[in-house]
Amino acid sequence: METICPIDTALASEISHLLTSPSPLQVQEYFDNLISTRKCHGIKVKPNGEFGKGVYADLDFKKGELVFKDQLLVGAQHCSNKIDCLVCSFCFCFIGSIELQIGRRLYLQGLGVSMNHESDMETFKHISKDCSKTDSYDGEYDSLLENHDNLENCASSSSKQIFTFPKDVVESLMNGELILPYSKQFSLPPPVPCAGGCGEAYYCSKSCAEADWELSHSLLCIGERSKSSCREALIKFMQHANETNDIFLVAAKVISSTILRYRKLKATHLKEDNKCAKPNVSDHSDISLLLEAWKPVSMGHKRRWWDCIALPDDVDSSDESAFRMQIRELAFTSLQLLKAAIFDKECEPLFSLETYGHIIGMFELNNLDLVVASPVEDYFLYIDDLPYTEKQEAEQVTQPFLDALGDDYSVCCQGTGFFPLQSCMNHSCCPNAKAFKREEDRDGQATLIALGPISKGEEVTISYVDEDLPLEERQALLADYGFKCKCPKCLQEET
Ligand SMILES: C[S@@+](CC[C@H](N)C(=O)[O-])C[C@H]1O[C@@H](n2cnc3c(N)ncnc32)[C@H](O)[C@@H]1O
Repeated sequence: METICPIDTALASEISHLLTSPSPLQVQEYFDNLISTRKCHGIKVKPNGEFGKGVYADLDFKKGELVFKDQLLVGAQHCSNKIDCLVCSFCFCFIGSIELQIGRRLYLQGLGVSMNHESDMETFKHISKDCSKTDSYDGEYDSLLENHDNLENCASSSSKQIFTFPKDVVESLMNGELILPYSKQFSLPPPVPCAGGCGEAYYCSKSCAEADWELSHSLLCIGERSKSSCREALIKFMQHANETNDIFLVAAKVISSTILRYRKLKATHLKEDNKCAKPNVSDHSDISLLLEAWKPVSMGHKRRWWDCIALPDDVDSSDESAFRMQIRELAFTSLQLLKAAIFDKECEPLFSLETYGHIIGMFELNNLDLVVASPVEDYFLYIDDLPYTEKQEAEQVTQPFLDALGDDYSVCCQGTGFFPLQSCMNHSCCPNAKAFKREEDRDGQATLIALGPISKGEEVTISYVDEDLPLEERQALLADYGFKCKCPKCLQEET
């Protein structure tokens, strides 16, 4: 039987307000403002006429030119990827040093061996205690490894590799004693730990740390200074997400950032009321403030997660409804865990299953990958490109590390994010733009590049699927987004 979420029934009208699509005028105002504050002067967001809104060129673009860059509204690195790359939890640029990136990964790969063998876990604990005792290891990056309990749940392909590398060498890489040749040319910002004390989030700067704290992390931090109502509940929520689907972590960021925006708006309104000496200072229509706080999320195209998630290949169509019901139950369990950790009565509609399902569905439908290229890959390519003698000399030091990292040495930072402007872009199988990171794009922003000349007034489109696939395959993949493509290429191939 389907689980009933009591908030869905009790607050049906408020929830329906939240989930009603904004009017074309509201959309226009919101995006005009966003585009002007972000100085993305080359584009406009306006109704597409056929299928909601779309992005339009407001200038002429040449082939290869940057059309716009888009900052994340919220985003998160995939849990499994945290073993491979250490990045700023706010802007997602790589942090530390080439040595720390490599050393940390080798260290955690060692932990990965332990993950698969209960008895090895004890060995690891023993080793890790020993590490902090050694003379060579000054413990500078202890906290970067303290969260291994959480990382244990993050089974990545590379973390399962079984290999060993001398412990003291890994330590000296991590504590800065061992400097790799030419690594200074790939310097990275030193990691700034989260001020909440969680040992989970690291940043490239104090300003990124503060921005993340204000945006969502203060409620989702598991450290001593967390603003969540129950840190144990938060840890349970995160463990569940890591074991099931880390999309819940991004959904939690959406809810947390909305609550924090709501509290800020409310504080401003109370201050204004106090100035005017109005008697009913707390009588503001809270739903209107909540709607205001929710506005950035309201702009994203949404459907319920369990309605729009693509049926996996290994699920028979006769089991479709049972599968969708299971997904709904999974979301309900996750929501209950989150509610126990950060519930706010004034923002109750955010904790309805209907809202939670739509938030996750928004990520499903917009399919926006967060990708940042790895400086470790650049580093090894640079070594490979050195003149013969220098290369031979450098490789004596670097080759064992490259071998130990294996084929995955170039793994980039990967995650899921919601990009407000890119999420307005419609699909075409003959797109005129594409999300593409250039050499200089080293953080989590999305970068949209013109694939050919685009004239002012033309719609800017991307392809949601590999446009070189045969028609039937493209159409099948696009059906998961809930539409049938009628672009010129599809129409031509259909006839
Ligand atoms: C990422 S959103 C794009 C922006 C969307 N039009 C809006 O109003 O928010 C993706 C959704 O837009 C619609 N869409 C995008 N491209 C389309 C196309 N070529 N034909 C029909 N619908 C399309 C589909 O509903 C799809 O699920």
